[in-house]
Amino acid sequence: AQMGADVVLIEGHKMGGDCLNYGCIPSKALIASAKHAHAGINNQPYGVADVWPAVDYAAAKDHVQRVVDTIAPVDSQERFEGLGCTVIRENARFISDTEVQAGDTIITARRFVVATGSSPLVPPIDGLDGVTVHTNETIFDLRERPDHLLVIGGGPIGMEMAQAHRRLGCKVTVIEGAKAMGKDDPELAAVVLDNLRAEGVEIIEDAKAERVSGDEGQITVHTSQGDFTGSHLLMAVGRKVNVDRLDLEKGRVKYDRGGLKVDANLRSVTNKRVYAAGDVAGGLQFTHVAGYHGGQLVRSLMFGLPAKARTDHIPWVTYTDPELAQVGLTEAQARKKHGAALTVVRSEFEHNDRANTELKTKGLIKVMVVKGKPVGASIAGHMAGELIAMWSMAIANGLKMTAISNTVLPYPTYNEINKRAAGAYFTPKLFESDTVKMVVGLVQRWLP
Ligand SMILES: Cc1cc2nc3c(=O)[nH]c(=O)nc-3n(C[C@H](O)[C@H](O)[C@H](O)COP(=O)(O)OP(=O)(O)OC[C@H]3O[C@@H](n4cnc5c(N)ncnc54)[C@H](O)[C@@H]3O)c2cc1C
Ligand SMILES: NC(=O)c1ccc[n+]([C@@H]2O[C@H](COP(=O)([O-])OP(=O)(O)OC[C@H]3O[C@@H](n4cnc5c(N)ncnc54)[C@H](O)[C@@H]3O)[C@@H](O)[C@H]2O)c1
Repeated sequence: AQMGADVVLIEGHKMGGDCLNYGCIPSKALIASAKHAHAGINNQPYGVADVWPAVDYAAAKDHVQRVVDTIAPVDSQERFEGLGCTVIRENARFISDTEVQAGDTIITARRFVVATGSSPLVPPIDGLDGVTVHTNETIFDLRERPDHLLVIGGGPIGMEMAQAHRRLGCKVTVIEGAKAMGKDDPELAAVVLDNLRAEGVEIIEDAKAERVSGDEGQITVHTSQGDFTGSHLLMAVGRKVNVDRLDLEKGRVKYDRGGLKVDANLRSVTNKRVYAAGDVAGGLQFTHVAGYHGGQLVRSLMFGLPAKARTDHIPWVTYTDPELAQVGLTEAQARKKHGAALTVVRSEFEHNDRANTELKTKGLIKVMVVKGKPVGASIAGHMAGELIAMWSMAIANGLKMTAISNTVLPYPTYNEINKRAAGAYFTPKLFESDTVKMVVGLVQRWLP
């Protein structure tokens, strides 16, 4: 709209979508409350008396709501109308391959962008209909603190909510059908899982939820590893894309359970007027991916430029404490793809001076390097989500390891962990090389 195009934005529910209302923002706000609750109980090593927190769970939820309300104007109808969009608050559905209907309005357009996101997947587990099942759409409204929260699913939603609730004073059991944080490097995931277990989160792996029984306040999840009983149940086993109400067949738009079928330019393979962005585009499901798709679509829709959506430079972070961050290839993926050409360099948080001052020494970075360029980085540790930015920039722009090692960083900062990893790449080349030693010997003979 700001570039002069006629734009109609159709939203059937809350402006701001999942991220603002049921996702990133409420979860990170609750994590912030939990961090404050936890902060005082490990004071002693710093020379300060421990303080056991008096948690007011409902007040923590008030904090969550205030944060959502603070950010909401940025995503509001008024703001988008101010930017020049026509905003219609109705559900949209295709009625032909050139028309969409929203309420009583029929919109004919040259281009359609489907950005309808995803919803919590609630699998048909026996007995679920007999109990209250929370998802990310209801858990942030819950005001009475669960005595014992059962979380089915050990992905990012499950683990973030598990730690937050534990720190807010709940007993928590995570029931994971395979491996918790299974999409990340297992060595780094272990750093996080060890800490969660040390804080008292019970994590049961290889325990698929097969059946649910019981009543309100006394819910049992039956798994191959035994039965687990708690007071509340949170389902966090993945997402399903929002395509049901779109009548995509009428728009001649092909899709499946993963999302719309699009080419590398995010364009529908069956209707060239239709594009997809965000969770419904069938790839990684993160807000920054949705934003990146939006940027790519501006290029192709406004300027007719090819705008392939890359995936090799997309980072993600799980906001547990410590955080777990990834960009590009994991070690296993890089080994499979690059074989002997791969070098993996590592650097531990315990060698970082700032981490020592703050007693945040549990953590590790691994960088996967091919021909002098990083192709992936994995970090588990304090502020991993901030530290991954340097590697995201390097991979997005094809920078070499020298770009990191040449950068002068303020001392003492956590970012020096990144620089130390880059240094580890050059160490054998500089300090363990007979050629370097020979050249230095020759130069020293000639130097005055
Ligand atoms: C608990 C949780 C925590 C998360 N934390 C993070 C995080 O920390 N960082 C991160 O990057 N990602 C996070 N995510 C993922 C992130 O929320 C999503 O990837 C992101 O919201 C996707 O954006 P989107 O625009 O594709 O979809 P959405 O944000 O879901 O927006 C889609 C919109 O389309 C509307 N809609 C759907 N169908 C129709 C229709 N037929 N007509 C009109 N409107 C329709 C919906 O009402 C919705 O408002 C989290 C998700 C959850 C559930
Ligand atoms: N920090 C972040 O960026 C962030 C935070 C939360 C969510 N998200 C986004 O939301 C998406 C969905 O998150 P999620 O955690 O719901 O899904 P997920 O797919 O990442 O993890 C779900 C987990 O549930 C397990 N599972 C499935 N069925 C099961 C069963 N019957 N019993 C026990 N375990 C079972 C799976 O093995 C898997 O480990 C993420 O992939 C991510 O894209 C991002």
